[in-house]
Amino acid sequence: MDTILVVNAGSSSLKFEVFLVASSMQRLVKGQVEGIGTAPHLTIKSAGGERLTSENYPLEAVPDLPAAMRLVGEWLRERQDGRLIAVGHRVVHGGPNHSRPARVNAELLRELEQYAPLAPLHQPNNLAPIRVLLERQPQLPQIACFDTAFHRGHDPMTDHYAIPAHYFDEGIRRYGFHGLSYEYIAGKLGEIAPAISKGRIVVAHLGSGASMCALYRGGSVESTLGFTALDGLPMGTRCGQIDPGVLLYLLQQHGMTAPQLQDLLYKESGLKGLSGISNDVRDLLASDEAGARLALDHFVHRIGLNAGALTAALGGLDAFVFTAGIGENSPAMRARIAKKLEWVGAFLDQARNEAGDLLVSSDDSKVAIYVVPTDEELMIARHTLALIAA
Ligand SMILES: Nc1ncnc2c1ncn2[C@@H]1O[C@H](COP(=O)(O)OP(=O)(O)O)[C@@H](O)[C@H]1O
Ligand SMILES: CC(=O)OP(=O)(O)O
Ligand SMILES: [Mg+2]
Repeated sequence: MDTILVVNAGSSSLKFEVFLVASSMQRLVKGQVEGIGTAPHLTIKSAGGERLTSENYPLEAVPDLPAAMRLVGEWLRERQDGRLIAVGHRVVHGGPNHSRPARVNAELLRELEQYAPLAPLHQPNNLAPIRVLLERQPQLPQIACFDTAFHRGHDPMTDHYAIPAHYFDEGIRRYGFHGLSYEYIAGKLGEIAPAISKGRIVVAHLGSGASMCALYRGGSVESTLGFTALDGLPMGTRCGQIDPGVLLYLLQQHGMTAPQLQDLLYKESGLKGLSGISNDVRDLLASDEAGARLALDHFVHRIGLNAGALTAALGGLDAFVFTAGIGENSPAMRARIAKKLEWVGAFLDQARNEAGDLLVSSDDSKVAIYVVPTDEELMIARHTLALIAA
């Protein structure tokens, strides 16, 4: 029985899943280490949702991601049957050269380390478990699956910033992220609605990181994220699109340092900064404070603006898709966002939306609206198997 381990290492958590390689990919367990460096907690569930482990650890036992990776490794060796044939990792930034997943060796790891400043919240954490495994089990194939890869087919013109062109050659360009999610959705739409899936689609990936992608014929042609995962929509704690003049002002007039600015833009902005309450949409929906209202109104407004821009990039719209934490779970947010799409002929059916159906648009809507749960981990498992089989 061959298995594949999928690792998605975030800022304070390490999520992992084990897949059985059979005629189709079958999920066996799903777990995470949360509170790394603060209050470590390991939970593991079976594919059916049965809790296999839920354990607290002293801070010293799991101070960082490499320690979390070792903890997961120990549990899997003791409790998980099967022969691990490969590990697939989500790596947020693949830079300009990777349009598909790649097997990691020391050289690739060095290349990917260069992109850490372009994704300071993600890249160092994505790479830490890879480094640990490369040292301990160099013969075990590790596949890096990039969040940027799916967007590499863009017309290069669209990925320029309007600064002297030599900066583009240096790598200062719009990369786009959440590509594993968009690739999964594009494939899923091919099953759900084959005809529509070849058309003009905007996908809204609304989680703690949030972005939107314009799909045409199943490929990405535009997206809202750019050089880093700060651009586009406001997010849980990230600012989204901002006039660069604001940054110059803060540097020059407030005497901010680069690390202070980085902290402000990545950790103190977005819904958290606007509301002064929380980065979690659930908290904001439950609050009647003015800050909560401002944050949600602004979030919905910016999604509407960006939906318009992406619709323009596509020359029209055949379908709109909600996905990720907010998009999959909040009928209230879907309803508010869908209001901003009525001008293009997209109308929600209230009952379908409340029920969280797959198709949530009304029968007379010109644009189909779907809720499609994303599955970045399954996408990574598929890529990993494909690459080691090749
Ligand atoms: N029922 C819900 N209603 C509104 N928002 C929700 C709900 N469930 C989850 N969320 C939002 O989803 C976000 C997490 O989304 P997720 O896709 O899991 O993000 P990530 O993988 O980037 O951590 C949370 O910050 C929360 O705001
Ligand atoms: C790229 C990105 O924003 O990822 P996440 O949503 O996981 O933070
Ligand atoms: Mg995510």
